[in-house]
Amino acid sequence: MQSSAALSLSQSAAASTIPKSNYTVNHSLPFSPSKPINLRFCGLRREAFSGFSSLSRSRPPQSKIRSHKINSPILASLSDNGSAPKSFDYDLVIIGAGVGGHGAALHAVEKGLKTAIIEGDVIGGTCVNRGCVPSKALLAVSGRMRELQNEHHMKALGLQVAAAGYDRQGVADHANNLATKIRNNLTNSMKALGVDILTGVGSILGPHKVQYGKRDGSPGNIVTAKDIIIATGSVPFVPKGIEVDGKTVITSDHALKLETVPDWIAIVGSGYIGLEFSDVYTALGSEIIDVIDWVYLQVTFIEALDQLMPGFDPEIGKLAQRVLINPRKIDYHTGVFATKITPAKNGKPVTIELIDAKTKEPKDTLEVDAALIATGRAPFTDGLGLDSVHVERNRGFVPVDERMRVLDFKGDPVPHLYCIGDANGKMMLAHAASAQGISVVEQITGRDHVLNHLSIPAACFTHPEISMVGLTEPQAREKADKEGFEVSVAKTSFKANTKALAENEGEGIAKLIYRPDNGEILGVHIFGLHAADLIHEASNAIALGTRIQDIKLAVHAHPTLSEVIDELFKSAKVKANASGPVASEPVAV
Ligand SMILES: Cc1cc2nc3c(=O)[nH]c(=O)nc-3n(C[C@H](O)[C@H](O)[C@H](O)COP(=O)(O)OP(=O)(O)OC[C@H]3O[C@@H](n4cnc5c(N)ncnc54)[C@H](O)[C@@H]3O)c2cc1C
Ligand SMILES: NC(=O)c1ccc[n+]([C@@H]2O[C@H](COP(=O)([O-])OP(=O)(O)OC[C@H]3O[C@@H](n4cnc5c(N)ncnc54)[C@H](O)[C@@H]3O)[C@@H](O)[C@H]2O)c1
Repeated sequence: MQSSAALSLSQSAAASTIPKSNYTVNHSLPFSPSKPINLRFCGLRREAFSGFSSLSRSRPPQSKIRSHKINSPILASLSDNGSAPKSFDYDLVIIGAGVGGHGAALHAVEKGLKTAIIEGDVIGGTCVNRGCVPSKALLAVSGRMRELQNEHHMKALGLQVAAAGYDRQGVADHANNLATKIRNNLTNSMKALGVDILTGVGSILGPHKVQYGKRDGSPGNIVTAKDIIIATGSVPFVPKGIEVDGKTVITSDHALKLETVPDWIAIVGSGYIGLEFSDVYTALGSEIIDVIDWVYLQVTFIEALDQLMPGFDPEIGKLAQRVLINPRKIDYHTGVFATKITPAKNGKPVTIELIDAKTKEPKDTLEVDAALIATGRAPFTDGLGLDSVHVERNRGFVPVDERMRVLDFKGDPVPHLYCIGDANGKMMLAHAASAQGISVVEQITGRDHVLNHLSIPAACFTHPEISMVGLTEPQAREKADKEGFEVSVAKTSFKANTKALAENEGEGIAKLIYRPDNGEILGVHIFGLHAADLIHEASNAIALGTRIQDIKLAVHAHPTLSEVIDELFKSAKVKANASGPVASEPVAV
């Protein structure tokens, strides 16, 4: 079930919004769970896991693993007949040390659990090494470049700046150094708290048993644990027909290294990654102007759905298009699939064949300098040994219930086995992965906990930023029709906010979707300066079940951007007699 804008963005490309027929046969991961990952489409994963040869080819069949004679002393705690051991090496073993695994590990030691984490590559996973962290470093630079290059803006502030420039390698180093720093922080935090970091590729041998070692099938070490969390994350999803060479046809894994800033790049997919990289490329891109004053394009979006940014609230999406797309050197093709993309070779440019998303008729062929494939992410779950616990994956995602308990092929929870983060596909965001991990630890230490995914915020770090929590307006209206309640919408503008105007950044709105009968907050969407920071008042309110009639009495410092949200809650028209608990309980997804 897609429960929020963030969720619909996260799984949309790889799972639900794109007709499956476009992704059959060649790309094995998302829709043919039993087949191995096609490494050609996995960008840096091949390099990242060098040392373990290939991802699934080398995973031995379960029967082979079981027949290994393993001499590890750790085996003393395994019972001879293959059934669950009576005592365990650890209370908790986590497979995958990304942000999800890290969040779970830290919370587990806080709760007094003896904890180990198994990592097959580098600590920090996607977010730290190939995702949130380096991308935000690039966006920090693009934001400053954009501001410094905006003469009108500078003049309005009374500032004079000589031509702004940048050193590409310096920017790339900033991103890489930040990733290294955060990775070290994560590693040190786990070591300091006594989490055992076990190096190797983990797989499940059966209830309570995990093997870790090389991917080449040689016998690994076995550890036992009372509870096991799978937190193996995701890799870039590349539709079939698209050939990634890592130089001219790239995924985010490559783009984050900023080895080049192409003059003209096609970005396939206008979700989070596409949008954030369009911000980077248009701020760092060339300023070529030819003799007839024709400004060259820097970015061409290719989007399968009918509008750009299909995962956002439509009204916010329209405003974002007016500010983030139209005035920049960006054009776009919507309602088309990129079916074949061929890297540049022998002086020929990258070619992109487009077909109409509905009729499947050929539509156009583009020739560009480079193409970034930003069509979603695929779960990284091959070779995990899930068959040993009778689990069938769903397009590669590990099926879980609302408590992140892994479900077997009959739909029943597998005792003591959980899956968090991108690998379960509920909400492909770093903080969601971590929150799910904490939720699991709460449960295994005796406190039942269901995470309300509708309270998890999401943000796109463009300039200005976009943020959201809860339902979009169409989602809220659909729910209201089904459940029979009224929906109201309130809006405030950044144009009326003193702090935003002082910064000369008055472009933006905040939108509240709510129930006028009881004051329940259904969704909040913000487009404007520091939207990513502003969303938390709303997400905390949803998480705690706070109603508008209560939160509107809260006091905000003046002058701050937070007053945009204060105004938003104050402008909502909740019925005078609204009282009592929020009528509809938070929905866990
Ligand atoms: C370009 C980009 C930008 C992003 N920006 C943001 C952002 O700004 N905010 C945000 O919230 N999210 C962002 N995301 C999404 C975020 O990175 C992911 O949601 C998050 O990393 C998921 O965390 P995870 O712990 O589930 O998986 P991962 O971070 O992918 O970690 C999984 C780990 O498991 C390891 N592993 C896999 N299989 C095995 C195995 N069998 N044995 C041992 N180890 C294994 C992997 O090596 C990896 O280290 C971004 C993603 C990308 C690609
Ligand atoms: N700031 C953040 O929080 C942040 C930043 C980057 C990435 N992420 C996470 O990473 C994940 C992946 O991001 P993403 O942008 O790749 O995915 P996405 O799901 O956000 O967007 C993918 C887009 O590609 C389109 N698409 C798919 N196949 C296509 C094709 N063949 N031709 C044309 N268009 C096609 C889809 O319609 C969709 O709009 C997301 O789930 C997101 O949660 C988060």
